Amino acid sequence: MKVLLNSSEMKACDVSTMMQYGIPSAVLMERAALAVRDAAVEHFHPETVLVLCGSGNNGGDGFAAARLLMDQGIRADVLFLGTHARMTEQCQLEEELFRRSGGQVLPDDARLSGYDLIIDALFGIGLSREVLGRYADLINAVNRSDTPVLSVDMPSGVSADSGQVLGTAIRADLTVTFQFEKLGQKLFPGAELCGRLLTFDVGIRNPIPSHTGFSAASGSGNPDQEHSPVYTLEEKDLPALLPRRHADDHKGNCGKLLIISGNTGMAGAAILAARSALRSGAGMVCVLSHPDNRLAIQTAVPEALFAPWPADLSPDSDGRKLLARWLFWCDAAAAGPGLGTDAFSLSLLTVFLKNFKGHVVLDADALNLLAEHPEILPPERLPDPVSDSAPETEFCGVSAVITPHPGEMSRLTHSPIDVILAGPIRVARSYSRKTGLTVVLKGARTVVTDGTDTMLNTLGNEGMATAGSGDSLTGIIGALLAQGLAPFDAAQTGVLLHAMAGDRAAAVLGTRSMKAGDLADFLPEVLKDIRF
Ligand SMILES: NC(=O)C1=CN([C@@H]2O[C@H](COP(=O)(O)OP(=O)(O)OC[C@H]3O[C@@H](n4cnc5c(N)ncnc54)[C@H](OP(=O)(O)O)[C@@H]3O)[C@@H](O)[C@H]2O)[C@@H](O)CC1
Ligand SMILES: Nc1ncnc2c1ncn2[C@@H]1O[C@H](COP(=O)(O)OP(=O)(O)O)[C@@H](O)[C@H]1O
Ligand SMILES: [K+]
Repeated sequence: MKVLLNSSEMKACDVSTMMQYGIPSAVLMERAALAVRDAAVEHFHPETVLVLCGSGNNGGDGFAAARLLMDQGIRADVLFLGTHARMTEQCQLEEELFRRSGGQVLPDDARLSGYDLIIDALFGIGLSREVLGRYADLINAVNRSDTPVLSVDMPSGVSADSGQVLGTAIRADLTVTFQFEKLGQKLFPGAELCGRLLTFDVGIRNPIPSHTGFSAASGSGNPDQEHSPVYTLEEKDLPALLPRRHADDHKGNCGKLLIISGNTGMAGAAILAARSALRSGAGMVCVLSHPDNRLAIQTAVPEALFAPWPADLSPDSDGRKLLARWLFWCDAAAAGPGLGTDAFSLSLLTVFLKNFKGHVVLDADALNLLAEHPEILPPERLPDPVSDSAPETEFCGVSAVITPHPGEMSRLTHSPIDVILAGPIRVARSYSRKTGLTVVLKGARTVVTDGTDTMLNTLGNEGMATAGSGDSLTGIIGALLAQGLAPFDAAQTGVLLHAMAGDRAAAVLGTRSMKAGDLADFLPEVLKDIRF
């Protein structure tokens, strides 16, 4: 895993490097500028460069890079667009050094044409508001020009915290960043606007001693920021995350998963989930589905057991007893894909949530039902402070994983979808804290969080934007829960496995032609060589 910082975490790293280790800001800036110069020369071979500088330290990097390019015989002009009175000390110093080296600062209406490369050093991690007026005009003019663009730290206009465009933003061919990647470089649309991203070591020390506790280092005091930083999921992390398998294992101890899925006409969702669960190592899978689906499911997945869901779930009915037997049988359960949202689906989900004691993953219609009827999720199993008596239900809120896509998350939180897309990490964290659930907020970037620890998946591809991909993920996470992984671990491992299978599928089939069922077929490509 790799850490992804927001702007205040990055600033805390800068400050601690300067304060704790005594490394002057000018040294860090010189190293940053050297990285920019080297990347410019190596990737664009320019003879003439226009550097756009703002008044902050991002502009300081720009002035310094321009000076270093001139030292190599490259013509580097600077277009300064900012307020002299608000220039940082470091930026002023670098402007002075640039001028003393014979550099030319052009008027802010200078032409952009005639250069081999534009270096964008207007705003970096200090972007604090919407880009308007002459700044927006300049950014739009750069985007209209044919000249390649190298952005310093962030494409100007992209928020380092969210990847959102604040007004307008540079579309870069290459972005050079320093020490740690920023969230805004990985979240969309920022990820795309960065172009290629290169990270250089400039000597900034990381004050984060472990996986948790950044807030203590930054001392924000804001409960909304009291969490550890975000980490990426990486392919190399997979072996350590996977459940172990032993030579003397048998099907009964490798995880028994119950999949509650597939209303009439929705057998496909159950099939996709069951096939992915079996490919993820589950010892046994049983699909509890509408009786109409028996033939389809048993033909498509002969390895899975089939249980027709009972029509009558009233207390003491045979149907209730049958459901209770399957709930007793399984180690974990997955519910929701193709479940439907009719009255029967609601009562099935309600009885299931009330009576099941193991770990669950909830997806699709289970989440739509939950959004309409939040009361069906029993409260967390907390000891009663007064009587210390056992709670009424055994269901523990923290033992469930939910896997909403942004539309489902919008229904769950009653927030507009734009709000979810603009701040997926904040939304997922806050919902997780409120409910005690492990949240997997899916998308081109998937967030996995238990409210404290947060992982961002940057793997996978657009070929997975096809109906049924989510059902496959539900099966994978369910299988991992059944094999004994804790909810957060099952969620992060499942998301990683799913994305890696998607990348293997895309490599062979292409992103246009791959379909959800291919994800299960490519799971062995990911898993077969991993030693236990
Ligand atoms: N510290 C270090 O050790 C190192 C830091 N490094 C570099 O420093 C960068 C961070 O520098 P930073 O903190 O000075 O912020 P920065 O990105 O220049 O932006 C602030 C300026 O933008 C302005 N501004 C903001 N929004 C605006 C808007 N919408 N529209 C108009 N203006 C707007 C804002 O104006 P103000 O709010 O003051 O009016 C202020 O002038 C970082 O990304 C990296 O490149 C490297 O050298 C490595 C070592
Ligand atoms: N562009 C993309 N890049 C990476 N992963 C993607 C992309 N689009 C979709 N996915 C993944 O595919 C899955 C789609 O799930 P979902 O939206 O629930 O689909 P469905 O409901 O059709 O099964 C999620 O795991 C999501 O992260
Ligand atoms: K920039």
